Amino acid sequence: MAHIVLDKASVELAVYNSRGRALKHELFRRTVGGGVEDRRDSSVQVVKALREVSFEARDGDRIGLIGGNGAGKTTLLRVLSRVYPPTGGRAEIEGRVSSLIDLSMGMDTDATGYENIIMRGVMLGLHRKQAEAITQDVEEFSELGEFLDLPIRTYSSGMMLRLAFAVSTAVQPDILILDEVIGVGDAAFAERAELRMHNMISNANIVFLASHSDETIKRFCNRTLWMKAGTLMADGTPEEVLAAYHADGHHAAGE
Ligand SMILES: Nc1ncnc2c1ncn2[C@@H]1O[C@H](COP(=O)(O)OP(=O)(O)OP(=O)(O)O)[C@@H](O)[C@H]1O
Repeated sequence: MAHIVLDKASVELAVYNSRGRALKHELFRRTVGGGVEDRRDSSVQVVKALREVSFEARDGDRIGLIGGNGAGKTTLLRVLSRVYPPTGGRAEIEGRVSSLIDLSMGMDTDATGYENIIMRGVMLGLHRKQAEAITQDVEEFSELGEFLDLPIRTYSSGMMLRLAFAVSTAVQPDILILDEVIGVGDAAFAERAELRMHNMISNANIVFLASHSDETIKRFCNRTLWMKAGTLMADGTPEEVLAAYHADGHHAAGE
């Protein structure tokens, strides 16, 4: 069973010494959706990336997250992944969470592929023995062969992604967090990756998927949240929320 309650959850991020040029600052303030607060008395700015977001999620929810650039989607996914604790309000998350955003987070470039499998497995909440048990699956799925004995700094970016994806998807989570559909490597690997992801989506109790594509949201989700400037604007079926989002002047990707 999985259960999530966000009660007026807010996230404020401090940005230091970023007010270099007034014009640049003004430009960014106007173009991005996040609320950048100007504190003239110091070199610290505070970005209100999430503003009092409240909702509840239960088993069976397949939740699409929509919103423009800088709306707070990734920040919300990081709260749900327990990467960011809310700076205000409350976030209660029950269940094993796997996040496919920040895929290579926690990877050590000086450690070998095998060592990284164990470390990442432990980060995903496994005991060491359980982490060792996923090694064979990762070996088979990543097809990295003897490269797994080498430090991962010697890998190409495609090889890194194969390893990170194989490890992150080796454990079935209760709550699965995805950011767009990730392009992973060459066509043959991408096909296997998609199949593995679909299985994970079907077996997870709760899924969150941030996407700029209406088609993806309609295909995978039975509920949609719309974020704008850190605020939750709407929570409902994909059809109603996408309609409200487009009525607000946003165009579907590709239009
Ligand atoms: N590490 C950080 N430090 C400071 N500000 C940040 C950080 N991460 C995000 N922000 C700010 O928080 C706000 C929300 O960003 P977020 O990445 O959550 O948006 P998003 O909806 O995922 O956007 P996109 O669709 O472009 O990925 C933005 O104003 C962004 O500039």
